[in-house]
Order: sequence, then C-alpha cells, then structure tokens
Amino acid sequence: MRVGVLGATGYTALELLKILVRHPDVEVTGLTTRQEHTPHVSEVHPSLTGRLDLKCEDLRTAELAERAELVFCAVPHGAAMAAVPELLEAGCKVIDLSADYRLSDPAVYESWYGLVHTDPTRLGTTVYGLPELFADDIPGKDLIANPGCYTSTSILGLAPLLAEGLIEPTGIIIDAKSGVSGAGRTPKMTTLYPECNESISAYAVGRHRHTPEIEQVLSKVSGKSVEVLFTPHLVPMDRGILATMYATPTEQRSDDDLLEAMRNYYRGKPFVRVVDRLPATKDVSGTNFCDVTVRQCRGKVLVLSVTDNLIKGASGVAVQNLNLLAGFDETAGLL
Ligand SMILES: NC(=O)C1=CN([C@@H]2O[C@H](COP(=O)(O)OP(=O)(O)OC[C@H]3O[C@@H](n4cnc5c(N)ncnc54)[C@H](OP(=O)(O)O)[C@@H]3O)[C@@H](O)[C@H]2O)C=CC1
Ligand SMILES: CC(=O)N[C@@H](CCC(=O)OP(=O)(O)O)C(=O)O
Repeated sequence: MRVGVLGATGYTALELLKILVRHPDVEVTGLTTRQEHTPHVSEVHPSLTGRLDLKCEDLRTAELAERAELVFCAVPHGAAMAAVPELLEAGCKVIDLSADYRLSDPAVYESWYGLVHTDPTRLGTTVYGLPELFADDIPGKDLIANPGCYTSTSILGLAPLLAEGLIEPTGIIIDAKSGVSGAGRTPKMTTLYPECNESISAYAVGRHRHTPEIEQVLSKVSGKSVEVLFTPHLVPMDRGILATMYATPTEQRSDDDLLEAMRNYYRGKPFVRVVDRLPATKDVSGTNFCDVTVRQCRGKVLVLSVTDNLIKGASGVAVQNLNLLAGFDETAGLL
C-alpha cells in the first residue's frame, strides 16, 4: 500500500516513519511540510538517514492524494479537519492522529476545543481507533480517528473493570503523567528545557480535552454514564505516560480476581500485557505495548497503566489501525 504523511516533520510523524520503513506491506510515497525549501526527510529526522529517500514537500491535499492510497494526518487538531474531507473525496483512506474526529458530538468538540467543527457530519459515524475495544469496526473503513495518548493509557486500564461491572462508573480519579514529547515538536514556552527540566507540574486541571474523550469511550464500554476527574502532569522525561487511577469497587474482591478479569478481557490482544508487577514507562518505551495492573487498597481499586505516548499513544496504534483496516497482520511492523 502506498502511504503518505501529512505533517511529516513532527514527532509522531518520525515514529510513524520509523515503523513504516520496516513494514512489509507499505511504501511511503508522500511527505508534507509547510516549509518552502522541501527538506529531505533525513535533514528533518536525521535518524532516518539511509532508511527513507524522500523529500518533505508543501504538497496540496489533492497532490498528496494522488501519491498515496492512505494518508496519516499528523498535524494539530483544526489543521486535520481542514484536509480530511478533501482526502476522502479524492478516494484516499485516512488515519487521523489528531483529535478532530474522536468525539461524537460537535457541541462537545466545540466546548472543549474552542473551535467550530468544520466537518461535523462525520462526527458520530467515524470509528474510534482503539483496536482492543473496537477492532471489529475498523476493517475496510475510510476514516479512523486515532485515540489520544492519555486517553488510550487510561481507557485500557479502566475498560475491563467497567465492562465487567467491577468498579463504580462515577468518582473515578485519573492522575496521569506524560513525557514532554507528548506536547509535540512545535516549540512552546512550557516545553523549553529550563521550564520543564527538574520539575513536575500539573496543567489544564479540570479542563483537559481528553476528559470528554475518556468519558465517551468508557460510557460506551460500560453502558453507563462514566465520570472521571482527570489531571495531567508534565514530567521531565522524553517519552512515556503513567496513569494511576482510583475507583470504588462494586464489591470487595481479591487482587487475583481483578487481575484475572483483566487477563480474560485482553486474551488474544497482542499489545496489552496484564502484569503482576507495578509497570514503569521504561518497560514499554519504544514499543506498542500498554502494560496494566490492578490492586485493591484501603477499600479502593487502584489501576496502573503505562504506554509510550508516541507509539501506543499515537503512531504505533495508527499502524495497528492501518493493519486492521487493510487486512494485514495486526502486528505487522510493530513487534
Ligand atoms: N505527541 C504525542 O504524544 C501525541 C500527539 N497526538 C496528536 O498527533 C498530532 C501530531 O502531533 P505531534 O507530531 O506531536 O506534533 P508536532 O508539533 O511534533 O508536529 C506537527 C506537525 O504538523 C505540522 N503543522 C503544524 N501546524 C500545522 C498547521 N496549522 N497546518 C498544517 N500543518 C501543521 C508541522 O509541520 P511543518 O511546520 O513542517 O509544516 C509539524 O510537522 C497532533 O494532532 C497531536 O495532538 C496524538 C497522540 C499523542
Ligand atoms: C504533554 C502534553 O502536552 N500532552 C498533550 C497530549 C497529546 C495528545 O494526545 O494530544 P491530542 O489529543 O491533541 O492528540 C496535551 O496535554 O495536550
């Protein structure tokens, strides 16, 4: 399959390209940037030197659609919805790494993102590309909304317990920590080295836009209205997310019972590992794995979940979605 990347100079694009160049069923045929001087991809991403011989070009959407059968949109929200309709109309399949097609209600999108959605009719019908939950909906689709990084990490930890009715759907606390690459390569004050090194801080308290995404998906999984209090933190490391989550059990159960429920839920899912140990971000760094565990402590259920924000949180799951969409082996390029 010929594939292109819109926004090829960013961090998720780099991780995508590192996976795609070793994918047996894919050829990368188009890369875009808004930069006028058409840099070779190895200038932008030196680690790709000798692995991909292609320039990043300021291609029009229609030109990208001519070069590629499927396009990964690795641009910020807002920019994605400006390109996706034209790509689809030109016959391309699209996997959108941004948040533009994840929420099902345009009004919810507008209130959390502060933007009017310019393609609202596709919300609600677009598949949410978290394969561990929605794999059956992905094959053959034209557009996949790739999940957010905090969201996947949190949802994969909580979904089995909610689906099996083992925890209450309200009062769930998600305390999540992310490495700085989660904020992208585009410079921002908060991600300057002296601002974030040797420091940990919470941000977007009570108003982070992954809140409605987590609630939407977990409500679908549990069949009940799920409410979470989600607090993200920036930690001084390159990559990785740890979500520490607290919930009220519906009845007291042993750790072994809870772990067993998780293991049953993820049986046959190659990228979720239910572990006995307390997982660390290093355990999954550079991989498409999500490691999860669960404990019962002082009358609460405690769930720990880790991912690499750029792989299982973005580019790895995007390739997993490509594999399912196109009928390739689900793990192709990813193990
Ligand atoms: N970083 C992460 O861990 C995760 C990111 N995501 C999402 O993936 C997408 C890409 O993120 P990431 O790679 O981190 O971001 P980066 O900031 O690293 O890269 C974004 C890319 O998009 C291009 N770009 C920026 N603004 C615009 C615009 N207005 N129109 C067109 N192109 C633009 C830039 O390229 P140029 O300047 O060369 O044109 C740049 O290469 C975002 O939607 C992000 O929210 C999702 C999950 C995790
Ligand atoms: C550390 C950091 O800044 N992380 C990003 C989340 C990245 C992500 O998944 O963003 P989208 O949902 O927009 O795709 C943030 O909090 O905005």
